[in-house]
Amino acid sequence: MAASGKIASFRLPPLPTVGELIKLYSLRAEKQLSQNFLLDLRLTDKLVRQAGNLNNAHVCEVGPGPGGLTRSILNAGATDLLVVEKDSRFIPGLKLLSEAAPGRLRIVHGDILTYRMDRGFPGSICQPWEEDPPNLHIIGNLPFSVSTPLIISWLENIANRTGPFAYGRTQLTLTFQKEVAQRLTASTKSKQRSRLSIMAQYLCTVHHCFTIPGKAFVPKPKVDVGVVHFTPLVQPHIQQPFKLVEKIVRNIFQFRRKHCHRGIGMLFPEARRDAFTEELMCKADVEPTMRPIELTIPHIKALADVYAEMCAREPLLLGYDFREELRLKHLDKQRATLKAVPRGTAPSPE
Ligand SMILES: C[S@@+](CC[C@H](N)C(=O)[O-])C[C@H]1O[C@@H](n2cnc3c(N)ncnc32)[C@H](O)[C@@H]1O
Repeated sequence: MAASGKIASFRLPPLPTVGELIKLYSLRAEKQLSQNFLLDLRLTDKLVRQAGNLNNAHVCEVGPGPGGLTRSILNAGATDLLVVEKDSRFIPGLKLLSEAAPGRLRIVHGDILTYRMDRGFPGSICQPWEEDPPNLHIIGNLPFSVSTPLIISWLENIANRTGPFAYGRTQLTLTFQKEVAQRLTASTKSKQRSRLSIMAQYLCTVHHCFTIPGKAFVPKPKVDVGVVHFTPLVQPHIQQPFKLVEKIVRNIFQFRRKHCHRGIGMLFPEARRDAFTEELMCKADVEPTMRPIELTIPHIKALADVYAEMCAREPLLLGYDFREELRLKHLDKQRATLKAVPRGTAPSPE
C-alpha cells in the first residue's frame, strides 16, 4: 500500500482460459471435488458487490481455485485478502496473483474445515458484538460438498462467538446449490422451509442475493447456484445452546409432512413420550397439529425454552436419542431370539 493509504496501482495477470484450465488442472478428473469455476469477471464482480464496500477491507476467500473471485475482491479494494485453498495445483497461480498485488494477498494451502480463522487476522479489527460488523468479510464460491457442513459449523461459531466471529459479527457472502440457498432463506409455510431455514434465520439476517445459472460455470454443474449473504444478529432470536436448538429442529423436521408433535415426541423416551410431549406443547403454547413448515421462529423459541427447562429438571433428557433407544431394543430382541433357539440348531432364515 502507498503511504497515503491509497492502494498502489496494480495489474493482475489474466485468468486462465477454459482450455488452459483443462490443461493445467485436469478439470474433468476433479469433478468429484465440486470444482465448478466462475471465470466470467462480470459475475464475480457482481458476487463481490453483494458483500458491500470492500475498500481497505480484510477478506477471507474460501477455495479461490484459479482466482476469478480473488481478482474481483482485489479489484474491489481489499487490502488484506487471505485465501484458503486445499488443492495444491492452484497454489502457483495464486502466487502469481500475490506478486501482482504486493502485500495484499496471503495464501494458506489448507482445508477450510479445519483452518483456525480466529488466528488469521489482527486482533485490532475486533468489534464489540453489539456494534457494527468488523471490517472483515468471508466470501466464497464454495464446493457444494463442503458448503452445508461448513455453514452449519459457522452458524455454531456465530452462536458461540468463536472462529471467524471472535472478531465480531463477520459477514458472509457465499454460494450454494440453488435449492440449499432457497432453504436457507425460506419463510414460514414455504415449500423449502427446513432445518437450515430455522438454524440460519434464528442467528442471522439471511438474504438470497441472486441466482447464477449453472451454465456460467466451468465445468457446468447440473444445478443453478444461489448467492447468499449472512449478517449475524446482535441478539439471536433464540437464546439457548446451539446444540439444543439444533436437536429440536432436527427432530421436528425429520417428519416434515406430519403434524409437528410427531417429531417433537421423538425428543422423549418411549415410556414417557406422550406425557412429556403434551407438557412441552402445552407450556410452549404450540398447536400439536401444526406442520413443521408452519412453525415460526417464535414457536421454536418457545419450544426450546420449555425443553431447556425440562432438561434442567430431568437431566437425562438432553442426552436422549431415540435412535439409540431403538438400537438397544433391537439388540435385546436379537438376544432373546438367540436364547430361545436350542443349542446346535440355527434359527430358520426369514
Ligand atoms: C467451486 S470451486 C470454486 C473456485 C473459484 N473460487 C471460482 O469461483 O472459480 C471450489 C474450490 O474450493 C477448493 N476446495 C475444495 N474443498 C476445499 C476445502 N475443504 N478447503 C479449501 N478449499 C477447498 C477447490 O479446490 C476449488 O478450488
